[in-house]
Formats: sequence, structure tokens, C-alpha cells
Amino acid sequence: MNADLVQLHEKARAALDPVHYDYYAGGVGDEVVLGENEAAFRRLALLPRVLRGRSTRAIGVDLPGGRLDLPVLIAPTAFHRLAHPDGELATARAAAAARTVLVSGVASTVAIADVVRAARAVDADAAVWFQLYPHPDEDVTECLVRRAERAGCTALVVTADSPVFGRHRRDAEHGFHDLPPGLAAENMRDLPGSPPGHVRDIEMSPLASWAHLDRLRELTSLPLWLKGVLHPRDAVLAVEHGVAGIVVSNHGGRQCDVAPAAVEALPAVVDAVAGRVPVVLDGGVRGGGDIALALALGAAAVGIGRPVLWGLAADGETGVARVLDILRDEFDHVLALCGGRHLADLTRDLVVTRGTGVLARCG
Ligand SMILES: Cc1cc2nc3c(=O)[nH]c(=O)nc-3n(C[C@H](O)[C@H](O)[C@H](O)COP(=O)(O)O)c2cc1C
Ligand SMILES: O=C(O)C(=O)c1ccccc1
Repeated sequence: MNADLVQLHEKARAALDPVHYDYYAGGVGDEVVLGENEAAFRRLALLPRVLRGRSTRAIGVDLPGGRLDLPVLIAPTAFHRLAHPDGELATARAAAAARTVLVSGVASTVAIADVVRAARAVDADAAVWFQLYPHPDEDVTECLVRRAERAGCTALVVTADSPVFGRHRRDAEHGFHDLPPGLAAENMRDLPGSPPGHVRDIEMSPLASWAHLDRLRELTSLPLWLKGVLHPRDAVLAVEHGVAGIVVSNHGGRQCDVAPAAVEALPAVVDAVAGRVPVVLDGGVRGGGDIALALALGAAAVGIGRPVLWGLAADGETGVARVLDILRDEFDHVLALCGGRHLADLTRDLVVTRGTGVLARCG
């Protein structure tokens, strides 16, 4: 991990209630995938190109739903007010100031309208996307979509890797099941079928299907991203079902513990999609080199989850801004060292498997 991010992580660990730290840090089952997401990047290396005579670099990227000034967006993570009293408001301000996208989760502790307002107060053009799970009650799903639209979100992200909740041993050991008094999943308040003021549970839908995705797509004109794709055939189906983009993700190792590392699943998905829609990768991205590797393997951008939570817990908005700054600066530096000027200069032939010197299996 980038050394400055390690420091922020340590500061966050010291600041957080250990139960909440474990909620953020933990994974499903034996936490195999949690470790693999980071370890898989360390098994890859990048062959720099030389004598390319370049001085300036362009690292922005346009995606359906918004432009990013750096190829890093903030992946949806739950309950930011466990990390800092300003919660998602702080995250939204830092993302807007860095001119990148915040994917704000249904499980946020600030209502989506307030999250977007905070972002737009910093940058009138700020792009905030809304992430949701297909709720078993489709009226609830529809209401959430309308809330996101009314709030001014510019894309929807549907998370497909959670037909059921992952079993998080650390949470079970701590008996962590509920938010502390005063905090709630504010997007779930006042939904159809509940009394005024009531906050509904976020539920997973074991019955969620491609038909649900179709209905969601028909419900809104917002670009629809599908998050949590690992199998190339699902990537093809997603394109056929009209998604605007795909997020290759194993949910940061919090869902299926026999899944591969996210970056190892990336090349086959990129090949299957064949440029028809952009592919974003999240899971284990902890430095500029990881970003360069993911882009070289075909990602249009990466998402970061836990590093944002560490920045937020360590120093609120300033901490999140620092995380984005560290990653921007280190990625730009790696690009320069590799003789790149544009993101498109990061190509798959640069990626080799460490210890073998041969092109990565994907190469
Ligand atoms: C504490 C926590 C909560 C999360 N909550 C959600 C969520 O509500 N919806 C979702 O799609 N992904 C959720 N994720 C997964 C992230 O969007 C992302 O896939 C993952 O964190 C990326 O891995 P990284 O943490 O190694 O960067 C969560 C991750 C963490 C760590
Ligand atoms: O913790 C998670 O990973 C997650 O995705 C989630 C889902 C619903 C509510 C809170 C968090």
C-alpha cells in the first residue's frame, strides 16, 4: 500500500471504535478474498516504455454519468457517519473538490438529496451516482430510483453480487448488527408500506433476476451500471440488457469468499465486453501502481472503498481529499515513469506476472 495511505489507515484505526473498524475492514468467511484483492496486484508488474519524450499527462476520463479528473471514483460503502460526524456530506465535498464521482450508497447515513446538495455546493457540475440493491419489494426499488432522480444523481449503480448478505465473522463476534442511536440509513425512511418516519431495513433479494434489471432500466433514463460482475458471460448478458457500464467487483471480499481477486477477473470481462461499454474495477486498489495495472488490463477507471473510509475516519473531508490527492499524484507519477501521456498508453502488453517475467496470462 502507498505509505501515506498506510499512515492514514493507522490514524483511522486509532480513531474508530474497534467494532466499527472491524465492520469496515472485515470480509466474508475466512477473508481469503479480502487478502487476495490486494495480493493479486502484488503478483503483477508493469513493463515501462522508455524514450517516449513526453512532458504533460492527461488522466481524466469520461464515463456515462460523469467526467472524472482522475481515473478513480469512490465506490459505495455504507454508513459514513460511523467514521465521522459529517459522514457522506464530507465524502461528497471531497469527491466534488477533486472532480471525481461519488457513488453514494442506499446504505448512507445522510439522505441522497443532502449528499448531492453538499457536492453541488462545492462544484455545481459535481456528479453523484446512486447505488442500490434490487429490493424484494419493487415499489421500494422504484421509490429509491425516484429519490435519486429528484436529488439530481447522474447514474444508477445496481449491485448484483448480493442475493443474500455475506456472513461477516468479525461483526458476529462483536455482536454488531445495528447502527448506534441517532444514525440511520436515511434513504430508507418514509418508503411505501411503512408508517411515517419509519426506516425500513435494507433487504437483499434472492430472487433478483435479469428481468428485474430490465424493469429498472425501463424505469429510468439514467445510465445504469451493473456492479459485482465477475463472470465474462454475465458481462455479455449485462451488455445485452442495456447497461451503460460494468463494475468488476467482489464487493471488497465481503460477499463470496471463493471468488477470485477482482483484478484477476478483469481481463476476461474486458475481452467479453469488447469495448461496448466501459468497465470499472474495484477491490484492493491501494496505490498509483494498482491503478496503472488495472487500466493496463482494460479498466476505464477504478473504484476505492476502504481507503476512503480510512481518510474519512482520520480527518473527515480533509482526509478523503488527501486519499484522492495521494492516489492522483502517485498514479500520475507512475504514468510518467512508464512513458505514458494518456490513459490509452497503458496497454495490456505492459503487464507481466511477477517472478516469471512473462506476459500475464491475460496478456
Ligand atoms: C464497509 C463497506 C461497506 C460497503 N457497502 C457497500 C454497499 O452498500 N453497496 C455496494 O454495492 N458495495 C458496498 N461495499 C463494497 C464497495 O463498493 C467496493 O466494492 C469495495 O469496498 C472495494 O474494495 P476496497 O474496499 O478494497 O477498495 C462496501 C464495502 C465496505 C468496505
Ligand atoms: O456491508 C456491506 O458490504 C454492504 O454492502 C451493506 C449492505 C446493506 C447494508 C449495509 C451494508
